[in-house]
Amino acid sequence: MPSPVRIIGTGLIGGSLGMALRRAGVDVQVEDVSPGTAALAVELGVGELPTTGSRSPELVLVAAPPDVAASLVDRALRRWPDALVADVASVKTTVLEGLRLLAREEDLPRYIGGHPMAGREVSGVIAARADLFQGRPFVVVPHESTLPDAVTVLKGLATEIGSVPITMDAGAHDTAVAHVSHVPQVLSSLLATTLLEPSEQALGLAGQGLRDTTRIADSDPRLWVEILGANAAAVGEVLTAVAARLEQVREALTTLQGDPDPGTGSRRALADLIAEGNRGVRRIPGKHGGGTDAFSTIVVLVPDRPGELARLLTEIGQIGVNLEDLRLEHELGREVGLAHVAIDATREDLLTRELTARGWRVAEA
Ligand SMILES: NC(=O)c1ccc[n+]([C@@H]2O[C@H](COP(=O)([O-])OP(=O)(O)OC[C@H]3O[C@@H](n4cnc5c(N)ncnc54)[C@H](O)[C@@H]3O)[C@@H](O)[C@H]2O)c1
Ligand SMILES: O=C(O)C(=O)C[C@]1(C(=O)O)C=C[C@@H](O)C=C1
Repeated sequence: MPSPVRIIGTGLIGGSLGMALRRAGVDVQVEDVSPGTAALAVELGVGELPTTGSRSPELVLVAAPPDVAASLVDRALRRWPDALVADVASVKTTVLEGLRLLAREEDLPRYIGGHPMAGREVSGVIAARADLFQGRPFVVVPHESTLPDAVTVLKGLATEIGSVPITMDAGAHDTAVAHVSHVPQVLSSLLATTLLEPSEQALGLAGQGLRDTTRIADSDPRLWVEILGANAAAVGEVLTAVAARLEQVREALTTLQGDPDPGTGSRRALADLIAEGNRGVRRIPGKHGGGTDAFSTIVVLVPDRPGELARLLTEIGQIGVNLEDLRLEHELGREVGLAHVAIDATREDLLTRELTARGWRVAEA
């Protein structure tokens, strides 16, 4: 691993990268346009503030908003003529295009794009976590003159922080993230805007479905204006198809209101939508490389008492089953929480049997 690594922009992603790299034994230097943010990053264990005597970085990671990424990369290439420089912005073509205008041609081979496909709906270093990238894809985006060494280094870094490197060019990356990240953000936000109207009593009925589909509606508007603006064509294309489909659904519903008779095709249109959605959702890999079918989720009822969740996890370990993912559903006033436990599908029967024998109440997800 290269060391030291200089992180420019110590927010959620820069902070998480620093924490993960430090855990891997890398010497991390931090820098942010906001001195207060950089100081907080140091206190949170992201890295150290560089001093005049600090060694030059071998690798620079630019983790600032997309609109300033190209100029910060260009500056880093000029400041440290021997360093490799990568950015982690959520869009790759505009950063590369910006850099082609700004950077000296001889510096460009030391630049490589990157994009960890991990994040949170909250911003800032205070939300940073060392394990953010665990098990997530990390897109490595070389351009035509990127040094092979830069590809090797960024892939190595991705692996070191627990993620799975995937190499793509900038265009393919931007088309892919329009589908898997940018349109989902728009649709989640759109959905959440419909919640401004209903009464508090109505919202009190909200179940897990609404929570699942609106989590990312809490994202930072400033960041997303930049991301969507920088990938406008690809996002717009997917949204055109969504709008046409939405119109079909609306028409089917209008027809159904006054017409219970078969033959209009309206019920079929709705059924097709849900069935196609079923097919779509099954295509999302559960964990990198594996289909969702590789994992099963069981739901365990956990009494709302101190220590019960810890006991459940300990007993799953004692049974010898590896936990792949855990989500806790708990609301104030409920006497039990629901632990959604994802495990290797082949271990589901064993775990259900053993937990039930130990007195846990288990349901299928
Ligand atoms: N949030 C996500 O889920 C996510 C995931 C993957 C990649 N990204 C990308 O990572 C980058 C950072 O996003 P974030 O979520 O960490 O945002 P953030 O707002 O949490 O952090 C951005 C940091 O950059 C700093 N900054 C802004 N301008 C700067 C400049 N000119 N010089 C130095 N520092 C500067 C800010 O002060 C802030 O600390 C973005 O390019 C984003 O597209 C975000
Ligand atoms: O989990 C989340 O909060 C995210 O939305 C993270 C997410 C994503 O869409 O997967 C968002 C934007 C980033 O560029 C990468 C990751």
